[in-house]
Amino acid sequence: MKVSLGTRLDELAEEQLVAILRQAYPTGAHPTEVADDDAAVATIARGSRLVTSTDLLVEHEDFVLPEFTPYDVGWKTAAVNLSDIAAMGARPTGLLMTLGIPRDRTVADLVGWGRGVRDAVATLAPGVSVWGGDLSASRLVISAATSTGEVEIPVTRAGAEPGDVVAYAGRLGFAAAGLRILLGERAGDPDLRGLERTGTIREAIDAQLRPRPPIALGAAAAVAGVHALIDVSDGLARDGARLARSSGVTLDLVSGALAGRCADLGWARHTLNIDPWELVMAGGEDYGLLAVFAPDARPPEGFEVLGAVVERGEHGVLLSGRPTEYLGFDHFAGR
Ligand SMILES: Nc1ncnc2c1ncn2[C@@H]1O[C@H](COP(=O)(O)OP(=O)(O)OP(=O)(O)O)[C@@H](O)[C@H]1O
Ligand SMILES: Cc1ncc(C[n+]2csc(CCOP(=O)(O)O)c2C)c(N)n1
Ligand SMILES: [Mg+2]
Repeated sequence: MKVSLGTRLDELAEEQLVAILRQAYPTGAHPTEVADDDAAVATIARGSRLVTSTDLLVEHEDFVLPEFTPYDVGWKTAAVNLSDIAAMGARPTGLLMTLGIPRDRTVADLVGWGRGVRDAVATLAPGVSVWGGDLSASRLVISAATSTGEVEIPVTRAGAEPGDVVAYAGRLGFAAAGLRILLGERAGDPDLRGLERTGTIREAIDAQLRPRPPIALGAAAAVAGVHALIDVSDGLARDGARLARSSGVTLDLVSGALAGRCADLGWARHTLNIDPWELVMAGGEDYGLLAVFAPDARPPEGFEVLGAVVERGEHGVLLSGRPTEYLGFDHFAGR
């Protein structure tokens, strides 16, 4: 049978679908030694330790169709899984990619998803290979990955000490603003043309569809002697509190250090009827790296100092010495 981009997935055998996907994927510097078998096999550099993580994206819970194209879903699945490896101070090596997709979707959808994975890897973590994965027909689209990496000394969430410096690399609040635009949560019928012209809205939507976690900065922070790391998927307040709890400290963020980021999202107040501070402090899915360095360390370029570590108090995160009401995202609470 002649296969075209319009061929329905239920017209092909699973092996053919995997073969089509393989052509779309990246082939990086860390290939598996055994491909097309029951499991992948890879060698670990002497003195290194294996780091693995997994993250699942489910239609309606983590993305909406058709606002997300198959390409976007593939990109985001690869990006968020690479992000967790970087958050251990590690270098990513491999991805196992899993897709559940309705059987009436086409080869174009499958190829789009694979190319999204390829381009995310090429942009964020060149050298990473796809080691394998799984496919299933599914009524909802589900997209997941398992990521692997290597590190000599893993960086946990638990190493922050009072007197340390809190720094962050990446955007804050953009992906959450983009999600609200994609979900159509606009206040009244605001005139978006001005914002569209400046590219601001596009930037927020792109941040939601195709996040760009600073993958290389994880290992760079490790080299610079970082004390603790976490990637911010559920919002600065929530993930900051997680790091703080693991380390037994409190993070005191300086509101002046965040004010510029809020100003960048000032448009959200009238366009989305949301406080920019809520987006910056609690908006998830920007996948930046929150890092804690010794006071005399030199954070790698790309990190911006946001505050300081203080003795553990009642709250994990303070804003200029004061408790905040910002919560962040929880899957089962829905927000
Ligand atoms: N989405 C995918 N992306 C990349 N490789 C895939 C994907 N789906 C399957 N593969 C690879 O194709 C090969 C065969 O997959 P398959 O799921 O048939 O394995 P299997 O061991 O027979 O699975 P199971 O034990 O679940 O029946 C494996 O090497 C697997 O890693
Ligand atoms: C339809 C839809 N509803 C809600 C959201 C928001 N959302 C989903 S997962 C997540 C945090 C990171 O996930 P995890 O905690 O699994 O790493 C956030 C903020 C979305 N993107 N799409
Ligand atoms: Mg994480």
